[in-house]
Amino acid sequence: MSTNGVRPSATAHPGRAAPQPTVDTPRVTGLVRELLIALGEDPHREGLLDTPARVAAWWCSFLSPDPSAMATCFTETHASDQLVVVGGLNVWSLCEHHMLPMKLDAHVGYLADGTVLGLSKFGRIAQRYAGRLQMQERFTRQLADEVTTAIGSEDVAVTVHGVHLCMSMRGVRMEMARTSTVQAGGRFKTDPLLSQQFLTLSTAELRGAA
Ligand SMILES: Nc1nc2c(ncn2[C@@H]2O[C@H](COP(=O)(O)OP(=O)(O)OP(=O)(O)O)[C@@H](O)[C@H]2O)c(=O)[nH]1
Ligand SMILES: [Zn+2]
Repeated sequence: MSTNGVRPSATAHPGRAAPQPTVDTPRVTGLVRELLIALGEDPHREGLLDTPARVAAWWCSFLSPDPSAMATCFTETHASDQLVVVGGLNVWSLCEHHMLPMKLDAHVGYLADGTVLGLSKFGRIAQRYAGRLQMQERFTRQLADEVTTAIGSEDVAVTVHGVHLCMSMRGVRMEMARTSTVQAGGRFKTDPLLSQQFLTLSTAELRGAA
């Protein structure tokens, strides 16, 4: 591939994204200790001694946005009206209703027309929006919005297949329940052939991963 230039996107962190909360690690540690007590546990027993600090450290890493998640774009004159689909973007997020994990498998498609986005950046953007209390629909939209901003074009589509533990390990207890969301913009909304190509490639990628 001939790369004619590199330009970090000036809008790598669009204003639409809610600011990430700062984690008060000592406070979280104390609250987890309190939670253990409220659950009838003894936080001083050997197996639980370091648990509050471990849980707080996990929250800290989960909620900390990756500062290197710059949406680096390249000018690529050979990519003209080319459909690019990046799939297998698997991330763990937390359902904001139950604070239980949801596993999200995202696929992003866009029409490269003179500008391409660094492949790893799709995963980094997905990781950043997954690392917070989320809803699948919002995650899907945020991923699509940020790619749209990064490449400077509305021709972006995102599908996300989600498995929600709040639906399998509790509640309705449906282990096989899967949720799929699609966000389509620009020509993906108006061109049925393009839309179909995107969905076919997303599905092919899914089959390949199986
Ligand atoms: N739309 C949407 N709903 C979600 C998502 N994650 C969890 N939920 C739903 O959020 C809803 C919360 O419903 P509530 O009735 O307030 O909570 P609940 O009594 O625990 O509900 P049940 O899960 O049915 O036991 C549930 O239906 C969940 O399935 C998500 O990403 N998107
Ligand atoms: Zn939930």
